[in-house]
Amino acid sequence: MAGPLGLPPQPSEQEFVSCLRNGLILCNTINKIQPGAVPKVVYNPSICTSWDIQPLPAYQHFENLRNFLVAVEELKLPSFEASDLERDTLDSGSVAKIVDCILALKSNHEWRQYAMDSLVRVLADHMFNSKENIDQYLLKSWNQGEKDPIKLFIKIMSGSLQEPQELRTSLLNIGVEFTSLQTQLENDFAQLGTQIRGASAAAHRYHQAVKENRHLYNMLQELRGNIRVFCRIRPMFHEEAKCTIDYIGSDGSLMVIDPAKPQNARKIFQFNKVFGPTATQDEVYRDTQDLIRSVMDGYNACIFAYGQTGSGKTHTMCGPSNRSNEDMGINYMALNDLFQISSIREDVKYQIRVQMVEVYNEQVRDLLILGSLTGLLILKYKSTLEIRSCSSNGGLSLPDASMHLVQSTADVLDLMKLGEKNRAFSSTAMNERSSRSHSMLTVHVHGDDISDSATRSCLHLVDLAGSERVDKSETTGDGLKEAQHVNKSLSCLGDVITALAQKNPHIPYRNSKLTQLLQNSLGGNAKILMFAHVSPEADSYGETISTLKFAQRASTVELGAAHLNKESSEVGELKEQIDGLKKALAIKEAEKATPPQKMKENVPNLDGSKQITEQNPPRPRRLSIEDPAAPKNGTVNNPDERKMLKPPISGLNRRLSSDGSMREKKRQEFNAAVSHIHSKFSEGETFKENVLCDQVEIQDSADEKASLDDENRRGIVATEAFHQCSPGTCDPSCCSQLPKMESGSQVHLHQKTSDPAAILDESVTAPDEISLVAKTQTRSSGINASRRGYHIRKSPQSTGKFIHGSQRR
Ligand SMILES: Nc1ncnc2c1ncn2[C@@H]1O[C@H](COP(=O)(O)OP(=O)(O)OP(=O)(O)O)[C@@H](O)[C@H]1O
Repeated sequence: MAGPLGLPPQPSEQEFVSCLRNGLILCNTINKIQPGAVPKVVYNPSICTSWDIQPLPAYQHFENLRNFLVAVEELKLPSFEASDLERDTLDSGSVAKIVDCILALKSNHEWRQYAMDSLVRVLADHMFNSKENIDQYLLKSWNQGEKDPIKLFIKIMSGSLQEPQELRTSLLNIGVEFTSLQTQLENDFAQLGTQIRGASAAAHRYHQAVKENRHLYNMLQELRGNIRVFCRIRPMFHEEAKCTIDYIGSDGSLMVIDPAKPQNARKIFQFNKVFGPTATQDEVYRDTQDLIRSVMDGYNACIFAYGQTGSGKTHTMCGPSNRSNEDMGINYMALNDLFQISSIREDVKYQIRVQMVEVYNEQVRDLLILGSLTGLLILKYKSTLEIRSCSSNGGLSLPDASMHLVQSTADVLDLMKLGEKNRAFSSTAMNERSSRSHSMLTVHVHGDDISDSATRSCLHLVDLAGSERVDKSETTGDGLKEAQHVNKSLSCLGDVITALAQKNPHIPYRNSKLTQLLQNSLGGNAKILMFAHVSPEADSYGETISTLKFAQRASTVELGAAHLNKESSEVGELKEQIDGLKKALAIKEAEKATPPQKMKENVPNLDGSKQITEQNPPRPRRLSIEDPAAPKNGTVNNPDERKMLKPPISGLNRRLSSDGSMREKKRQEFNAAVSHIHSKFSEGETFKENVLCDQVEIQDSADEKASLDDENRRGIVATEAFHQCSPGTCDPSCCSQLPKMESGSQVHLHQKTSDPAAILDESVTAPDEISLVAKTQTRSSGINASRRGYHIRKSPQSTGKFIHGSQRR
């Protein structure tokens, strides 16, 4: 390592030590092992040709030796003392130290050599394996047996020295490419931004257009009228039977004839549409469909089927009992459509839930109670549901009826099957499978829109029970009771329709469960579609006319614009809060008002329904002309009240009774009609069931109107209603001028006025309602009855209508 030392081949220890004494060999050696270990080696080149001949001056010895020993210390190798080299006579211990140090230097050198070799080998292997930075030349030399790692490493390193330049060039290229890519990307982003802005503006415009479209669509519906009436005629059961349908016009007109009396004039009715016996379920539904879309837009709708027993109501609403997919009724098809619309409208998330109830014998029952009715379920099924005011209960009139979330038409089918299974049916002479209850399938639709507003609407699908003449249906016992309840509730429905048609301030919704349930819809909050069903057979002529008249009257009802039940989610939450606060307040007030021991009995009715009943006790039916608020002396001071009691007089009527001589004749006719009524009352209950299609039309006479107007001007005329009372409770002087009633009669027509010369002045067009308004003259001198005129047109069926409806009539 240090080159030739000028020592003999077998030097003595003394010779060896003296050769090391000036420190030059030691310093050079350690510098070979660790380059720079002794930064400055002192030597004299001129004299230093041979280690032993020309010794260095002492200070040089000392400095080299000291530097060497410091370097040995740093390398953590065994060391010795400088004095060990100075001694002339070396003892074995000091020589051993020097030798140990030299051997340690040797081993260190060898170890470093070995480590370097290994490192180079590993590097070379790695580079070779990865085939990177090894040019063909290197590979070739390797393959040709140049296995000296150092040489190879040096070659590699020298090769790599050229690489940074190449790398720098490629880096520059990459930088340029990157910049251009960045620019490209920025351009692309800018373009994308423009496109997104354009798309969002288009989406906004689209939503506006959809909104506008829905608005216009619903406006169109309003223009068509929020109550629409369709008539459907069932096919004849027997081809050879005589038919009452004479002509069906495509414009919705229908002409019927009485085959028993072909000489009689044909009757013409006008509806929005008439479906003949060949119309399919699909055709019928197609004209119903637009109503369903309105429900999805947030409007309430009500579709109900009306008609005599066996005329096809259940067929239209549910389909036949052994139905296939094509025969499905409106209920199924409507729900199917609701699902389809909800899947198309991606901007609104809809939730559809259904309830199904029936009104059976004036009790509301849940039809969707699951299969096996056991334990509590039986109790619940049997217990009747309470109808609540809709303002509380989140708009639910039957909060206790089970509510079912439906997500597919299959769910709907299952529920409908269950409902039909639970519904009351039985066989009558008129229909093998006759519904003995009104069924109501209510679909609640809740839509959450992307603009954070929500719609809540409901669709009532009502299959009414059929009106029936118990003599024809041959029902007795329970069946008779069912029929009576059905007839009564239909009569109440008729009253409501009449009151609505006449725009009466009081609509008698509370007279039956059916009308209570339909109150929200009929009260102008919904779009209504009525299907009037007709059996075409000749022996149903009476019922057909009655149904058609009812339907025609319904079509004259002017409902206000249906409300759009849409609100922002905030408004919804606030409403809920208000409901909660109202309930809390009601409880607090009830607690304050009620002594603690009575609290239990008077638990406040949170929905307010009871309070309403108490505040507004059901008013007597209009047959007995009611006005409990009217002053006893028979005068009505409020002109509005007078207007209310006295319906407008038609021009036709005016023309009819211009002749004063007719008045007396009319009075006689009226007396005859009332006597007829009395005799019919005495025949008892059965009669009431047999007079469904009877009618009385008592028409106003224009000349009487003229005379009344005249008297009104003079301020002496007042209007008073008839009222009804039990025999024995009325003042005989009040009714002395009326025809005497037979003993045992349940109902007593009684005029409240003290003036005996009451004149009837009211036209009644309702088949099941009669309003008799008495025009009373209160002149103290009395009145000549002949001055009053009334016109009664009485048909053979007329009298029954007079009493059709409630028992109180
Ligand atoms: N348009 C029609 N096409 C074919 N069959 C019909 C049609 N309408 C009714 N029917 C059939 O007439 C019969 C009586 O119909 P449905 O039971 O629907 O009458 P309904 O008015 O509901 O009677 P109810 O009031 O007694 O329940 C059923 O067998 C029914 O399938």
